[in-house]
Amino acid sequence: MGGLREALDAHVRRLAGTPLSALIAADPERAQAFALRCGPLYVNFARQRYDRAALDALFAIAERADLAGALRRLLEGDIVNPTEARPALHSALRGAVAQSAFALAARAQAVSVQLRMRELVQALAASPVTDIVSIGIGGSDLGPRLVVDALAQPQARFRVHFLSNVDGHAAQRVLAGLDPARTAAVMISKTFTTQETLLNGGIVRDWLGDAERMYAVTAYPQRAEAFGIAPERVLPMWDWVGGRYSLWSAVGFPIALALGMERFEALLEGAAALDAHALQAPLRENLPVWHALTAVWNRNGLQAATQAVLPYDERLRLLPAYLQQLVMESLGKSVRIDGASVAVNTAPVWWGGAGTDTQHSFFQALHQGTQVVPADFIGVRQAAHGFEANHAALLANLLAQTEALANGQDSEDPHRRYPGNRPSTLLLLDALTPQALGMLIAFYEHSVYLQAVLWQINAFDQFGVELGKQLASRLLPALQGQGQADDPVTQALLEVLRTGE
Ligand SMILES: O=P(O)(O)OC[C@H]1O[C@H](O)[C@H](O)[C@@H](O)[C@@H]1O
Repeated sequence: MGGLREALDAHVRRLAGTPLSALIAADPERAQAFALRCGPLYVNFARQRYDRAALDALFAIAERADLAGALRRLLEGDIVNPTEARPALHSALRGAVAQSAFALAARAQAVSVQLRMRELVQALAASPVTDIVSIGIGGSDLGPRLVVDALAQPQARFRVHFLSNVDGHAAQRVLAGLDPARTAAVMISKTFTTQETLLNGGIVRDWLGDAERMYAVTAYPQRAEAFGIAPERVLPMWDWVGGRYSLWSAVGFPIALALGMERFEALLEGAAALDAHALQAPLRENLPVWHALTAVWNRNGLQAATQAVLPYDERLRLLPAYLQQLVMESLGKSVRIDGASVAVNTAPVWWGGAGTDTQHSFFQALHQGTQVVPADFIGVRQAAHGFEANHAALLANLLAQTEALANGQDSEDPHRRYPGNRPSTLLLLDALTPQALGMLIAFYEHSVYLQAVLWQINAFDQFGVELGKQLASRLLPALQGQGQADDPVTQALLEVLRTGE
């Protein structure tokens, strides 16, 4: 997308002297005109630092980049991951929004695996098992962990625990207090070669006594069977689904166990509804398109180095960690699909935390720091706890923070002055249901993909995670006293680790 910076700079310069509060005052209809809704998901962009003329430029960029065609190609199963020559058909896991032969074939495979998931959930429900340990990392952990933490209910048939870190303290903490006789484990690994998952799987298999109550989700069933997991307890994955886009597949087995198959399917329905919206909505009414253009405006127009995501709902406290992988592993690239270096900045650092806790930790920097940090605030209109005063306070803080960041406040005392002019988007869910959460996650998946299209990078590979793993496997023998590290600093640190001196 050549000339992205140039296309934005004229508007950034034109608006440089007009604070957000003035933009808002100058356009009374803005709060309505810059808002979109898709079912239970409402998004308001009125506190972003652009005006209608800048938006016209952004949507012209969307037209030139053929974002509508890009979404069609994604959903139809075209090769949108060219460096690995693969489609990215996570949409086929949750519905048949596209009718291409490949998408329909993928959909059929997904449906047949969901039937097997249902059978396994029913079989486990009829067993003495009460606890499930889900063993996986990255895309094989963050999605299920987020959804289970958000939606699991205390009276559920199973308690699901997540084990990801190779640090033995994680396994120790997860297994403490569990009864091997009433526990089953699910090893989730697309490659079934991930060091952390294999090591943790070995700990859990030894702790269980055997692999009789172990299940696996992988694109390489034969590797799971070699680990000792019986074929009838292995659920398949496919290469046409990227790890960080895979919670809708059998990677969601822990979700189905924690929430029940019906609520897992409702999660899929919500995502499928957003897929249909993304495919059919005109660009100007298209939620992920508008969000992606706003991200590009903030990153390449305002040159913001980071982006905060601030869920004002305790049940979404893991959303920032989930989005960190989705965004930074998809968009953390500096080489375009054609092999040339990118001409503009790509992924900002995505970070965040749950409100209102965050107001008592990093909001000082958001209000008075030197960096402008665009923020996605996420609220849920209807609570599920019955503490009305708390919910009113939560929503009041949500609205107050977005207003204070936008408008600031002057003061004679420079230390008490709020510069304001800090942009944010407000996302509201009617209620935190499986459908709404599925829709929200799919919304971010499509926005990330569209940002990649605008930056001409590949959202679906992740070669950058390999070098560290290769070095670690080379250092293992040296840590165990055999051989030396090639790097002199590493060698010195090895000595300290080995001798404690
Ligand atoms: O599912 P696995 O093959 O075990 O991979 C687990 C994770 O490791 C990789 O290094 C990447 O960081 C992730 O994209 C992936 O989800």
